[in-house]
This record gives sequence, C-alpha cells and structure tokens, in this order.
Amino acid sequence: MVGSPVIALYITICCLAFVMSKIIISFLLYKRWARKRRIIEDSSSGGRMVVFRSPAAQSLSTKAFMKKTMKLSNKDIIGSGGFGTVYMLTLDDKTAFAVKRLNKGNKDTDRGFERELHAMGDIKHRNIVSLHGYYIAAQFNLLVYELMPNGSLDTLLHGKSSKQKPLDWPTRHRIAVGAARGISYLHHDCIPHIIHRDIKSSNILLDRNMEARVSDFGLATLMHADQTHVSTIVAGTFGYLAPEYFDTGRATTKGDVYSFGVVLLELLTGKRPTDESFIEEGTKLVTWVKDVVKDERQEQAVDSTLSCYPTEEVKEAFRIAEKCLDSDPSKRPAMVAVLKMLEQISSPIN
Ligand SMILES: Nc1ncnc2c1ncn2[C@@H]1O[C@H](COP(=O)(O)OP(=O)(O)OP(=O)(O)O)[C@@H](O)[C@H]1O
Repeated sequence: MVGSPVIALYITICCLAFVMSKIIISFLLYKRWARKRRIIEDSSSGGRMVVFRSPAAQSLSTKAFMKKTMKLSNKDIIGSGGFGTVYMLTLDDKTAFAVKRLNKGNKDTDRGFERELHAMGDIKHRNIVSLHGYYIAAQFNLLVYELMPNGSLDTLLHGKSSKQKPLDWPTRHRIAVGAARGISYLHHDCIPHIIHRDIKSSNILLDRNMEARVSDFGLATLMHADQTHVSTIVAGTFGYLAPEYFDTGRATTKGDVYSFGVVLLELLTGKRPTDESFIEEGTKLVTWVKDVVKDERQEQAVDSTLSCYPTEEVKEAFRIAEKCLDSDPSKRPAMVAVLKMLEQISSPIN
C-alpha cells in the first residue's frame, strides 16, 4: 500500500491549489471592484467626488481639479439646457472637461441618482459621450463629461455664427451614421437595454474628428419633471416626441427611432422641427416632408446651404427618415436596421 500516502499527498496538494486559486481570484476581483471608482471627500464644501476609472479621468482626482471646479464662472459657460448649465473646465493645455451643473433635486433621490450615474459611467463607446465622474454637494450636483470640441449638431446646423461653414453631404451622412450607431448600441448592446428618451440635435455632439457622440442619455429620467424646462414634458422634447407618447406617456426604443428620424430630417433640410415657417403654414416638419417624399419633390426640401450633393443618396436618406417617422411604432425599423440602411447609402470615410 505504498500508493496511499502518495495519493493522499496529491489530493492535499490539489485541494490547496484549488483553495489558493479561489482566494487569488477573489482578491483580484475585489481589487478590480475597488479600482473601478475612486471617492474623494471634500471637507471644505461637504461634497463628494466620484471618479470612474479611465485614463482620461486620472486628473480628476487631483486637488487642482476640485479647486478649478469651485471657481467656474459665467465666462466658462459653453451651453445651457433644461437640466442645468454646462461649463468648460481646462486643467492644462491638453486636458479639458465639460462640467454640467445640475440644480439640486430632492436629497432622498440621491441614492437612485448615483446608481443611475454608475450605470452611465460604465458605458464606453466611440459614439457616446463618456461620463468621467460626478460631484455631489448640498446645493448642487456636477456631472463631468468628456469635452466635445465641435459642440452640438444643433449649433452646427442652426447656429448664427458667420464663421461657421455649412456642413457638406459626406459630413452630414457621417454624423447620421455615428449617431445611429451610438443609439443602436444603447438599444441593442447594453444590458439592460437603454432607451435614450431625449434624442435631438442638441444631444448629438461632435468630437475633434467630427465623429458624432450621443449625450445626455438617462438624464431625462434622472431628473424630475418639475426640474425640466418648458420644452420638456416628463422626458423628451417637443418636435422630437413620437405621437404615441402623448397618449401612452411610455418611452420606448421605437420612440427613440422616431426622434432620430426627426434629427435625420434636420440634417437633410437644415430646418428645426419647430421652425416658425411651419407654424405659420399650420403644418410641421414631419408632415411637410412626408408630402414632399410622396410627390418625389425631395430637391425642394433639401437644405439650401447644401450646394452639391448626390441626389440618389439624399433621396434614400429621406426614405429612411420616413420609415423612422411612421405613425405606427411597430412599423418603424429597429435602430440596428436604421444604422445598416444608412451605412448602405454610401461608405462614409471613417
Ligand atoms: N460634453 C460636452 N462637450 C461640449 N459641449 C457640451 C457638452 N455637453 C453639453 N454641451 C453644450 O452645452 C449645451 C447644453 O447642453 P445640455 O445637455 O445641458 O442641454 P440641451 O441638450 O441643449 O437641452 P436639454 O437639457 O433640454 O437636453 C449643448 O447644446 C452643447 O452645446
């Protein structure tokens, strides 16, 4: 029976190795979890900064960041919306962030608010604006986003600056594809799936390469109705809301598809969905374009600043927008199908 002590030794070694591997795996998982976020207590203001781990967010944990944040003033404002004011915060020549100051909600909602923010911080995609961290204080909350140097699609299309060059067709097409890819990622690849609820041209931002990035997802539900401005009812913005939303009040992925269809029309016509000329004529962008497409008169609807464009590609983009704007949500294509159709119009330069 020489074998038994040897077998016993083998079994002991195997058991020890098994237990050791479990301990090591647990330790590594704990380290990963602890590393995922960093919390900095700011005793001077009683606030708390939470930074999600990413190379770009390293500088957020510095005292310099906190100091500069507290000094933000009107001259740093780059935009404002229904949820608050957006500031540009420059740390050095290479590092800048967009800081959104949210008017403070109910203290009891902070827990749910933070949980949602963590879900938003986990999302990393080339067509979604990253949330790097947030700051919670007694009077206000701050959200720290990646800075988008080329601003919003809304400003690019409707801005009044004389220095602004009109967008050419390849750029418009590329923006449409990028935005569709970002929304498609939220709808189909995130678990749980995410409904944006407030797709509009001011929530499509442009990075330094003019790549479209979807921003503000989740905020429409995070904030309370009474904190949003007049153009927002519960979630969403007039002119972009799907018709069924007024009956059901329910946000759906097909509602996002409708809002994206409106953005696509904006890219094609250069007109806001709430353009005054439509109100005067008792119509609206969506109804007007539907008639134009039915009569094959798309050329009349194309943005007058778009001097040279491939007619067939533009016509196809109108047809895709029309599908997104079907009054029956079940007939609208899913966002992944919209993306595919847009990609097939022509191959955008990537
Ligand atoms: N990450 C960012 N980088 C650069 N500019 C930004 C960024 N986030 C927002 N902005 C600018 O600030 C403006 C206001 O943004 P904000 O999200 O607060 O409001 P909105 O989208 O216009 O309206 P609402 O609050 O109703 O959604 C944007 O239109 C954009 O010009």
